[in-house]
Amino acid sequence: MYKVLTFDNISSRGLDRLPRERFEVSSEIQHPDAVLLRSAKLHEWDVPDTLKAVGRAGAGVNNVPVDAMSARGIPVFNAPGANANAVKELVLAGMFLAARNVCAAWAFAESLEGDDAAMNKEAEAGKKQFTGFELPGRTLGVIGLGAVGVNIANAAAGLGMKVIGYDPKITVRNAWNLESNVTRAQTVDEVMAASDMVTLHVPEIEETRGMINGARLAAAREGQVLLNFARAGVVDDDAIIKALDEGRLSSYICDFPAAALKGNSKVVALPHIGASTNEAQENCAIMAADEIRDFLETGNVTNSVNFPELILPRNTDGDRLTVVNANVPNMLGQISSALAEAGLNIDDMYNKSRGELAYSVADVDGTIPPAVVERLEGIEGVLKVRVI
Ligand SMILES: NC(=O)C1=CN([C@@H]2O[C@H](COP(=O)(O)OP(=O)(O)OC[C@H]3O[C@@H](n4cnc5c(N)ncnc54)[C@H](O)[C@@H]3O)[C@@H](O)[C@H]2O)C=CC1
Ligand SMILES: O=C(O)C(=O)COP(=O)(O)O
Repeated sequence: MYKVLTFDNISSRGLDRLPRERFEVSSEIQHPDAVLLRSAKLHEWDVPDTLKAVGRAGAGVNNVPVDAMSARGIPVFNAPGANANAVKELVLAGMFLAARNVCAAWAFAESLEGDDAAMNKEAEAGKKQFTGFELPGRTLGVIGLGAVGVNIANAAAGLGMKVIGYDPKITVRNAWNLESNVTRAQTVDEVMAASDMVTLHVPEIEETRGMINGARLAAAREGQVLLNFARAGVVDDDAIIKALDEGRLSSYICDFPAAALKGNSKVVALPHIGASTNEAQENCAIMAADEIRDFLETGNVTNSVNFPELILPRNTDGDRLTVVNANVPNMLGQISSALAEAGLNIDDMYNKSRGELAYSVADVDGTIPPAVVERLEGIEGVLKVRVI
C-alpha cells in the first residue's frame, strides 16, 4: 500500500487515479511515500525518510525545495501546460480590463447616487475619463515563451496585436507552436521599449527574481500596461508603484496581492486565481497523480523537473531495482557488481543522467535480497535505492 499525503485542495478527478486498494490518500497521513500539492510551501516541511516523490499539480515549483529533494534522491514532478489555457484566459481578461479601464469605470458607476435619471446623467458626464484603446495594432511583449507565454502570444496575434517575445531558453517545441508573425527580442529592455503591454511568464528562479526592477521600468514605453501572472517575486513592487506614479506604467494587473499595491487605483491584484478553473485543476491533478503513481509502481519518470525522463517497459517477472545516485564515474559498475555477486542477472537496464543526478532502472531475473539493497545504499554517492 502506497501512502500519498495531500496538501491543498487536489481535484478528486486526480485523486481518483490512485486506486484505493493500492493507495491510501489523505491530508493527514504519516510516513508518506509521496506528496501531492498545489501552492503549499514545502520549504519548511520536515521531509520524512519514507518520501519517494513529490507531485506538484501545477506549473511553478518555487514552493518546493527542489535542490534539497534532489540531494535526497527524490523526484519532483509537475504538470507542464495543464493550466496554461486557464492562465491565458485570465491574462486576456486582464488586458481587456486595462485597455478599457474597466475596474475604475465600474467603481465610478458603483459610486453614483440618486434616481436612475440622475445616475444616467452623471454616468454620461463622467464616462470620458475612462476612454480606452483597442488592441489591434498595439504591441504586446511576452517575457517567457513557455506553455503559458506561447498561448498568450498566439491569442494576442489572433486579436490583431503585434507580438514581440523574449525567451533565451525557448524549447524547440514551443518555438514550433509559436505563430510565425511573433517577432523575437534579444533582451528584456527591447521588449519593454517596444511594447504597449508587457506580460510576464517566467518561472521564479534565481535569474528571474526581481527582473522587472526600476532600471527595466525606466526603459518601458510611456503609459505601458504591465501584467504579472507569473510570480510576485519576479517584479519589484516599490519600483512598480514609482513607475505608476510617474506615468511610465498606466496600470499593473497581477495575480499577487501585496501591502504595497493595496488601494492603488492603477493596480488590479487578483488572489492568485490564474489556474483556478475546474478544467485546469482537473488537468493538473490528473497529470500529477498519474506521474507519481507511475513512479511509485514502476520507477518510470515523466515530467520531472529534476530527474531525467526515463521509461523502461517491464518484460520480466523478477524484481526491478531503481537507484538514484550522484552523476560520477563507476556507479553502474558497482551496481551491476552487487547484483552479479548475489547471483542475479540483469535482463534489462536503463540509465540516464540529468545535471548532478543519475538514475538507473534494472530488471533482474530473481528476487533482490535485503543485503544487496543495504550494500547498494552503502556505496558513496548513492542517494536512494528501491526494489519494486
Ligand atoms: N498565476 C497562476 O496561477 C499561474 C502562474 N504560473 C507561473 O507562470 C510560470 C510559467 O508557466 P508555464 O508557461 O506553464 O511554464 P513553462 O516552464 O512552460 O515556461 C516558462 C518559460 O520561461 C522561460 N524562461 C526561463 N527563464 C527566463 C528568463 N530569464 N527570461 C525569459 N524567459 C525565461 C523558459 O525558457 C520557459 O520557456 C510558472 O513557472 C509559474 O510561476 C503558471 C501557471 C499558473
Ligand atoms: O501552476 C502554477 O504555477 C500556479 O501558480 C497555480 O497554482 P495553484 O494550483 O492555483 O496553487
